[in-house]
Amino acid sequence: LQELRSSTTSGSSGSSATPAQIPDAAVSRRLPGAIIIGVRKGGTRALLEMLNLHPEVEVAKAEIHYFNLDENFRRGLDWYRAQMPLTLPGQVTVEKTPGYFTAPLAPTRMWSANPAVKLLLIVRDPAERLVSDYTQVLHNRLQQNKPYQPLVELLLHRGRINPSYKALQRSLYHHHLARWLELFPREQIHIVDGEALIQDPFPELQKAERFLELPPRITPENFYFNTTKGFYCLLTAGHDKCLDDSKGRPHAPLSNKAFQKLCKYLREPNQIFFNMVGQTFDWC
Ligand SMILES: Nc1ncnc2c1ncn2[C@@H]1O[C@H](COP(=O)(O)OS(=O)(=O)O)[C@@H](OP(=O)(O)O)[C@H]1O
Repeated sequence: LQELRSSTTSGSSGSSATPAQIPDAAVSRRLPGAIIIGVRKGGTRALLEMLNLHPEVEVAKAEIHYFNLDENFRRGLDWYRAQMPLTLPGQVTVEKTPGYFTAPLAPTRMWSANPAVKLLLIVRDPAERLVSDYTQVLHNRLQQNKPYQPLVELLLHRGRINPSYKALQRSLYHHHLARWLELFPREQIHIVDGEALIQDPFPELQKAERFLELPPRITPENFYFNTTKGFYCLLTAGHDKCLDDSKGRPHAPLSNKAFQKLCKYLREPNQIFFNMVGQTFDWC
């Protein structure tokens, strides 16, 4: 509590309350008002950390995997709430678990827990996302000394795109979004452009603030381009923070020919997704 009180009062929120003025009862763990549901490798960590710059946002640092993993879901809503950070009334709790987007039961479970929860979906060129997804799996397998197959062997079968490759299925955004839209109205799902967030985070954060009905507190001064990292990093109260090395890894190789086949395969699914969200993206 002391930690929350001091962080709340020393933060940039402009709050004039002193630790002694915050009653114990006001500080508690609350269910998320907003959840970043995906996409895996879309920039979910960057979005969460950037939203956390806002003084009225508190985030769950770890991925909670409540709505997608049965063993966690069985633990119940009180367990889920207990994973959340301490907040004051008026603050918004945000968690991110990219696995929610593609989990068949996640939309119904989330709707039952809180039908008013705001959803954030950060998307990225699904072909690039697939390569990033493969690169992450490859990295994990190498670390565990497990065998691995080159990407092209998983992606192509007799020279054609293999539709059962899991990382490809995760890139069929329209397919997964359709399940969310069966329950949640379109206005309750905010789409963040992952490529735009990389190029220039501030405008995407402004849009997210508006969606979350938060006063504008994040500023361009909260970001600076780190040439060593090759990405924007965060600046707040004199602290400088870049995402760790698992973000922005060099991608595993894939021939241009195979990549173009993937792009061609994704053209139609992408168009369906654009129609669904009423927005187009400059994807391959
Ligand atoms: N500012 C900043 N710094 C570092 N990385 C950034 C940033 N903004 C977006 N990204 C992109 O985030 C990609 C990882 O996405 P996720 O955090 O969603 O990955 S994960 O699903 O949680 O593993 C990661 O993808 P890869 O480049 O493929 O590793 C990054 O491109």
